[in-house]
Formats: sequence, structure tokens, C-alpha cells
Amino acid sequence: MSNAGKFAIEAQGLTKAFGEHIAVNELNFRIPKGCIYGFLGPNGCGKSTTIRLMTGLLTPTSGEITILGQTLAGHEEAIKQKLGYMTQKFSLYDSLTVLENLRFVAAIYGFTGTRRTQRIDELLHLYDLKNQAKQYAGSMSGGQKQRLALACATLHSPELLFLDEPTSAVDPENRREFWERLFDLCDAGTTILVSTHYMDEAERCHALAILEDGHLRADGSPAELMNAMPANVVEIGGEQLRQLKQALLQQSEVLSAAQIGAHLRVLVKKTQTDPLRFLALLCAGRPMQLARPSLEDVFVTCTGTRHDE
Ligand SMILES: Nc1ncnc2c1ncn2[C@@H]1O[C@H](COP(=O)(O)OP(=O)(O)OP(=O)(O)O)[C@@H](O)[C@H]1O
Repeated sequence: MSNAGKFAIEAQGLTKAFGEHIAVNELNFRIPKGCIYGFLGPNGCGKSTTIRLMTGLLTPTSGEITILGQTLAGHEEAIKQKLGYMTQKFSLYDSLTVLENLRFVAAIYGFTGTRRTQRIDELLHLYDLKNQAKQYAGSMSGGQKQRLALACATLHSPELLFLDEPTSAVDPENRREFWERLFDLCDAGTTILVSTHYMDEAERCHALAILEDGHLRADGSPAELMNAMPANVVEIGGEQLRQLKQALLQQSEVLSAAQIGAHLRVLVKKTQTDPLRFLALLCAGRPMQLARPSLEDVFVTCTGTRHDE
């Protein structure tokens, strides 16, 4: 298969400056069709700006973007028809009902008559909004608003869906349910790009990119990122973990030490080939064991984030 058929998004040297500030700095990535791809990073790292660049809402300072095999520059309007975009704030009209919000979006995409009625009915059913059809969007719960926003963003059955921190305003149960819906969409052939600062959410993605200060620090599947991590994880128990943490952080081989319940989770550089022996020499007599890396560990090792506060 040629690259044009394989990738939903390709970005090369993608850069966006706002005045002196470089919000997105020389990003290179390829997102395969049919997957859920995550952008993971803290507030201000450039996730939203990158998404806006890919939707054609912002123009890059330099670099190239190819969407669904077509260069974005010069073809923005044609490509936008194939994209869905759900913003952080959901972009609903609070003073319109659920039905009116859907009709408004349907009008934008040129849906009329039976086609419009059928598609809206389908979405009300799919997103469990039938009983809220006449309710004002502004009076709905966070979970309901999120479902309506997803219904609006997918009304025209886009091939590529951008979701900018879609679950920030909902509880864990709604978040879980929302992700199930994303996998249904993905199963039906939609490629999804989702930005998040939640580690557990990023772990659900088929693949992801970790961003920091506009730079791409690492990318790959969660398993690949964990395997490639340049550190081993050791859990240490016992008393006075706060003091132990400060002592361990004096060691240049210790990348991070963070307390999780009754344990200290310590990341030891892989250049230390026997991390248990190395730590036993520093804190003899304490219970300790190697642990499976998490995405948070990957994040800590590939960004400037250190658990040393
Ligand atoms: N229109 C703009 N003008 C000037 N600076 C901007 C503009 N949009 C974004 N920025 C800056 O670019 C940087 C990246 O912002 P961006 O919104 O892309 O980050 P983010 O990772 O999506 O964070 P958040 O989750 O807080 O939105 C920030 O420093 C932000 O202040």
C-alpha cells in the first residue's frame, strides 16, 4: 500500500509561532488510518494548536501537513468536509435544544428533508439523547453535553475526527462510556486523534505522541513506549518514605521518586544494570521489587517532569 493510502495524517517540520513564542516546534509524525491516536502533554504544550493546524483553522509558520493523502495547504475547504472537530468547550449553543443544535449542524453540512430527519434520529438513538431532544443544551449534565457534542461532530460521518481534551469536564463513568463510543466509531472506520493530559486515557490509544513545550518527545504504541523506556521501575516499602525519597534523588542514576500509597516508585536509569542491588546498597533492609512501567513513568523519563518536589 502506498503511504497516501496508509496514513490519515502526515506532518513534516510542522511549526507554529505566535510572535516570539514557538507553540509547535518542528513536529514530524504519521498517524495510520483506522486508529485512535493520542497527543499527551501538559497544559500549554501545543496540543490544541497542533489540532487547529491540522483542521486548517490555523496556518503553519512552516512545515507541511497531508490529510487523507492530500496536501492541506490550498485544499482546506475540500478537506474540512471529511473532518470532524470537537473542541474543549464542546461548542454547543446553550440556548438551543438538543434537536435544534443537531439541526443547526445538519444545515451547515447541507442535510435536508428525510436525510436530515433520519440522520438526526439515528444520532439521538446512538448517543442516548432521545429523551433530551427538547431540552436546552445549557441545562444538560456534562456527560449529556459531551454526547451531544460528539453527535454534532460526527453528524456528517467524517473520515477523520479530532477531539481536543474531550473528557476534561466529565466524571470517570462518562469518560469510560465515551471511550467505548470512540472505539465503536474507530471500528466503523473513523480515524480519531484525541488530545489529553490524562495518562489512563492515553493508555487506551493505539498509539500516541508525547508533547512538551511544542516538541515531540516520543511516539509509538503504549507498549512500545514502555519497552523503550531508559529506566527500570522499583517499588520500595518501609517507613519514612519522604526522607528516603530526598536521599535517593541525590543519586544521578535515580530519574524520579514518587510516593504511591505505602510505596516509593523509583525510576533508575538502565545504565544501572542491577537496580535492585543498587537500591539495596542505598536502603538496606527495605522490601523492594521491580514493577511494570506505566505511561506516567514514560512521561517522566522523556520530559523534564521530575517527581522531586
Ligand atoms: N492564538 C494564540 N496567540 C498567542 N499564543 C497562543 C495562541 N494559541 C496558543 N498560544 C500559546 O501557545 C502555547 C500552546 O498552547 P495550546 O493551547 O496549543 O496548548 P495545549 O497543550 O492545548 O494546552 P491547553 O490544554 O491548556 O489548551 C501556549 O503557550 C499558549 O499560550
